Formats: sequence, C-alpha cells, structure tokens
Amino acid sequence: MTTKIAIIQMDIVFGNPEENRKLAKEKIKEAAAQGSEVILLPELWTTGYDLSRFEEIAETLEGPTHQLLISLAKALKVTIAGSIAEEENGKFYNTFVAYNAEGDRLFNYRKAHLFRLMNEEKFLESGNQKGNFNLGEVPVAGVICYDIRFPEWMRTHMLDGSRGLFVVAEWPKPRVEHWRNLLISRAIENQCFVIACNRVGADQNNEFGGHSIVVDPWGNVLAEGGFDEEIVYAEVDFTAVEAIREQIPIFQDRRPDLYE
Ligand SMILES: NC(=O)CCC(=O)C(=O)O
Repeated sequence: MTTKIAIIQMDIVFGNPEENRKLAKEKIKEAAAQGSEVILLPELWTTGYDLSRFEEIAETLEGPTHQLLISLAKALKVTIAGSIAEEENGKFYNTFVAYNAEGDRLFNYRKAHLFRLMNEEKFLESGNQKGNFNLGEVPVAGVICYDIRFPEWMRTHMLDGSRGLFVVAEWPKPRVEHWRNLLISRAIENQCFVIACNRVGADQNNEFGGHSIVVDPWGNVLAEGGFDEEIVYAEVDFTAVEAIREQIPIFQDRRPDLYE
C-alpha cells in the first residue's frame, strides 16, 4: 500500500508567524484536496531564521501554530509535519513535530546539530534525543537540515528498522548539490525512503535552493521540486524497503565491533 506525500516547498515571510500560518494553511488545504495523506512543511516555516527575535516569536508546543496544525490535521484527515521555533523555560529550540489525523503529536525532535554558518549556536540550544516515530504502522524518523551531514546520526535513527527519513530544511542555493547528493546518499546507505522539504525565496543573508525531493531506498529520485514555490507530490510504498534490505543485507553485515 502506498502513502501519498505532499511537500510544501514554500517561501517564508521573515519573522512573521501569523502571515506564514495563513500562507501555509492555504497550501495544506490544496495538498489535502489532492488526496495527500502526509504533508511536509519546511524548517522554521513560521519564523524563518529571525533568531534574534525568538523571544518574541517562538512558541511552546501548545502555541498557536500547534493549535492550527492540530485543527487542520483533524479537519482534513491528514498528517502534517514541519519544524517550528520552540520556547521552553526561556530556552529556544528548532523543533520538528508531526500531528496525525486524530490531532495527536507523533513526535517532537529538537535539531541536534546547530549550524554555525547561520548563527544557530548563538541563539538556540541543541537537542539530545533521536527523532524516531511511527507513521501509522511504519517506523520512520525526522531530522533537520544540517543534521543530514552527520551520517552516523542518521544511521543511529535507522538501526531499529526505520523505513523512512523525513527532512526539513532552509538550505541555501549555493550548496543545493550538497543537499541533493547527501539526501540520495542517506537513502542508499540506509536503504530507506528520504522525503525532504526545503524552502525557497530569500532572507537578508541567504537565497534558498528548494529542490525538495523524494528518494527511494535504491537511490532513485521519485519526485523533485525546482527553485520556485510549488507542492511536490509523490507516492511511497514503505514495504519496498524489505526487498532491498534482503537483497543487500547491510544491517546484518555491519561490523560495529570495528567502528563503534
Ligand atoms: N539550516 C541549515 O541547517 C542549513 C545547513 C546547510 O546549509 C549546510 O550546508 O549544511
């Protein structure tokens, strides 16, 4: 059975959660009307990298963006995921969440590797927990942008049989080939589906590269966006992972005694 995925490759209004919520709401409705079951938004899609104003615009996990996602997920009978600026006890995190069609939060993952080139370490705390969760019956994981440069962290997420890796990003255009190649590599080396959403547009410091992508466990690109706003659609059969893991059993053949 396949899962219908929609990736909302959107531009983000810098530091304006209310406006971004309005924009995303329309796109989520459009994706749901196309029969999508899982809808993925970009990294920090309500705020962008307006990090110095997080005191003002970050929210708790019960905040207005979460309430909106819960009500949309329930009304449209879809799962919705993406990363949102989180505040807890005066500290700030870049936190990936997903809500299912019942409005239940499936996971919350705080970005583990902070990206110095975009000053994250000056404003944010890093997370210390894995991003594994279940999409219905399917074990998957969610990570954020720079995290994909750490294959050992991705592998840690895949050791429990996870079949899919969801990635959200604000990845700049000059490194878009890194983005594509890293994601295709993560899919091949972990024999999993990679479903990745990158924003488009620009802020004061960066132009972003889009090219949201869905890659199968053999490394084939099933769908890919361009440099402009669009919704990227794909159908993913998570059961396909099994045959590939039987054909080339890398998880059985690992030699952790040599490298862990
Ligand atoms: N938002 C990010 O983590 C960007 C990561 C990035 O651009 C990279 O090259 O890595």
